[in-house]
Amino acid sequence: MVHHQNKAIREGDNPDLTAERVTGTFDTHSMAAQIYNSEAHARRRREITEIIAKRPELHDTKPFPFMTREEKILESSRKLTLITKHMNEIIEPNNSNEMFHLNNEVLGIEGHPMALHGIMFIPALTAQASEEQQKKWLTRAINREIVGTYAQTELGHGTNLQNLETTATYDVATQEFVLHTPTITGLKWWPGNLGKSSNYAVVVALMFIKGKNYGPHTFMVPLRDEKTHQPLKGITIGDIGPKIAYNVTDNGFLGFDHYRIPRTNLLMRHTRVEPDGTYVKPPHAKINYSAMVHVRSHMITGQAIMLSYALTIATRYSSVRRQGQIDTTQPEVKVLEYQTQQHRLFPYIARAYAFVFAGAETVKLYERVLEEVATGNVSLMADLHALTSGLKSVVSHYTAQGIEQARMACGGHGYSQASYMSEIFGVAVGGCTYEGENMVMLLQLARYLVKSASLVKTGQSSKLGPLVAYLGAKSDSTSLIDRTPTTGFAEYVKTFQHIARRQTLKAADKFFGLMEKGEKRPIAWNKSSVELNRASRLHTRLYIVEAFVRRVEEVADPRLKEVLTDLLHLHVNYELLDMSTYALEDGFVSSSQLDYVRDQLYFYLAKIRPNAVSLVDSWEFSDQELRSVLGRRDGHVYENLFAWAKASPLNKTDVLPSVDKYLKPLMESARASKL
Ligand SMILES: CCCCC/C=C\C/C=C\C/C=C\C/C=C\C/C=C\CCC(=O)SCCNC(=O)CCNC(=O)[C@H](O)C(C)(C)COP(=O)(O)OP(=O)(O)OC[C@H]1O[C@@H](n2cnc3c(N)ncnc32)[C@H](O)[C@@H]1OP(=O)(O)O
Ligand SMILES: Cc1cc2nc3c(=O)[nH]c(=O)nc-3n(C[C@H](O)[C@H](O)[C@H](O)COP(=O)(O)OP(=O)(O)OC[C@H]3O[C@@H](n4cnc5c(N)ncnc54)[C@H](O)[C@@H]3O)c2cc1C
Repeated sequence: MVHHQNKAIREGDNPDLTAERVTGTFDTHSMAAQIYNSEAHARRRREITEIIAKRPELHDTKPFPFMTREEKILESSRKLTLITKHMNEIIEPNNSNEMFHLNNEVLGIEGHPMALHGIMFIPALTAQASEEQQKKWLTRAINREIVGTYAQTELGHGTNLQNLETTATYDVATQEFVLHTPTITGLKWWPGNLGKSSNYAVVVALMFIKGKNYGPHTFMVPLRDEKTHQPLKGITIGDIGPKIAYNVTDNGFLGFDHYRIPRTNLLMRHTRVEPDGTYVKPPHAKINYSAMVHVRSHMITGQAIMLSYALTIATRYSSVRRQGQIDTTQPEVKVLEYQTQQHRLFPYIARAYAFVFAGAETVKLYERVLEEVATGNVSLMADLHALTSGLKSVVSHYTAQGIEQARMACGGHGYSQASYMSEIFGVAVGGCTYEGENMVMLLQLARYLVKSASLVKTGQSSKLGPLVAYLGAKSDSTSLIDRTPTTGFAEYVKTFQHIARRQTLKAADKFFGLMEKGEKRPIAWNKSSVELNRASRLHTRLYIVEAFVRRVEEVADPRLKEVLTDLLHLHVNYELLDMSTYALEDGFVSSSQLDYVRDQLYFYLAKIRPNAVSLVDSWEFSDQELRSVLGRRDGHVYENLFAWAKASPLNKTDVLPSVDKYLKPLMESARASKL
């Protein structure tokens, strides 16, 4: 077999797809090491995929779209039990990256009965439980002796945590907290795996001691009997019903009726309540929000992966789908030849790379903050909160848009569940809502930006943190894009900085101006909030560009560097065109400069074309993980679409009961009445 740079090539594949892979200019294993941020992790992903491929018991018994919700939950529980049993043969113990990949391969993205256990319950106990509490609960949780979730959101409140209605009232006499749900709107609503799977939850409730409200605090709460799994007395619990997607996860409701837990079930790593009710406050008021910050930090990578699922499916399919001619004397072309198709897909391929590079930086910062907080240093918490709030919002928004573009790029077959696009979209778009609704989280970043703007305006730019230092710098009078003989990324970065700085200072001016005119602070804030959120988006998009630049600068392999540089060119030109209103409105960029940017964009679409399939192959998703007939690695789409349709439950019989019962009599009576 010939050695190819693209490691996805196999004999017998659809020749149209192989032809794409042969034109790739770089080694896809090496690119995977960039994507997964380490050669070792990329290799381990492949090894795990190979192990799973050899174990049919870990494969889907039939395509997910053909299963009912109940069947999916049963099937997922079966596989979850198997991977728990064989975990140590497949992944390194307690390696969360490997576990994430194992779950995606075997269980898929629709969730599973222990999704929240890993994503939030264990992280909450790790960060917020005292050592003594960890000895009691964390080891059991890691061993999966108990199943837990994170129950914060209520029917009436998800965003505004200060107004949660669930109360935890301290009873000094018995040294217990009494959990209570006073109203319907105070029912916990949405927590994943609360409905049917979990027997414990980290519950967020307003803590009252001697009549004083101490705000939201986290408690370890038993929900179901460990042996019978029946709800404990005083607990009302169940599933909230089907959702747009993510239906293997049993999101649930939960009510408490004067339900008592020991004082020592308050998570006490940073906060304490003494037996006499004395409250010991934490070193940072929001320290108990750490499980949310954990997910926000990791979901950037999670979103990039889901975007890349859709792009892998659409790009491979566009290489085997032939429709129409560009030159009428030639045969029908692959739809990937159309510039419109390239323009639909390639900028999102670039964004997916940009997001995964930004995601790696975010996780690194998160891990640093976690270590520092453990030693009592909370100085970086605000920076991490601002960064993750912006990134989760911007990345989930563009991820959903990109998946929808990828679906439409697959024409009619993209609308079939055989493509798996609707599930990928449904799961990914949830990221715009969970872990903080996007507008709300952008406003959190805006608070940080406004404080930074105020430093600039009061001549204290030297106090700006590294993420916002550019706000204090002076702009050139106009952008130097296309005004220097060797326009490079520096000119683009300066232009993005100018745009983000101008919008931030302008939005802050509006806010401060309204207050100077006598508006109360929250009213002035609300009246400026659209402009403030624009600033947050521009700031975050600048950060993403900079993270991409930083990564490309680090890459040593010249072939990888070249293609990543092409992608970065595509990214900066596409982004600038997309936000050109901001660039044009103060004349920083002229229309002739934008023409240059447009030409560059078209140039890089064409330059990337031969590497398009290799760029998506580099994410190294197996067919099992993608679960898409259109996205198959071998490109044999049509025969498998036919096989998929034949396997549809509706095709088990030629005549459905609905026809026997209704359609036949209807037609018969119509015929009879005609006689
Ligand atoms: C390899 C490992 C793999 C791990 C896998 C991880 C992810 C996988 C990726 C993909 C997964 C795919 C699918 C997943 C599917 C399902 C989803 C799973 C989980 C979802 C779970 C949830 O949704 S849990 C509920 C989340 N809820 C929220 O996010 C609520 C949003 N609201 C808030 O956060 C807050 O209410 C608020 C921040 C809006 C306001 O808080 P409040 O207490 O009212 O604040 P104020 O009193 O107004 O003070 C604001 C003040 O506080 C600062 N601040 C706020 N938060 C923080 C923080 N976390 N850290 C530091 N500082 C914070 C804020 O900046 C303000 O400061 P200033 O006053 O100085 O401006
Ligand atoms: C798939 C999924 C999984 C979830 N898993 C969990 C879980 O495991 N545990 C858990 O506790 N929760 C979970 N949630 C709940 C989720 O975290 C909340 O739904 C989310 O935080 C949004 O809160 P909300 O529903 O109250 O929205 P709302 O706050 O009611 O939002 C409605 C609208 O009001 C706007 N709005 C609200 N407040 C403001 C404001 N201050 N300024 C400007 N606009 C505002 C929003 O932007 C939005 O447009 C999950 C949700 C989903 C969809």
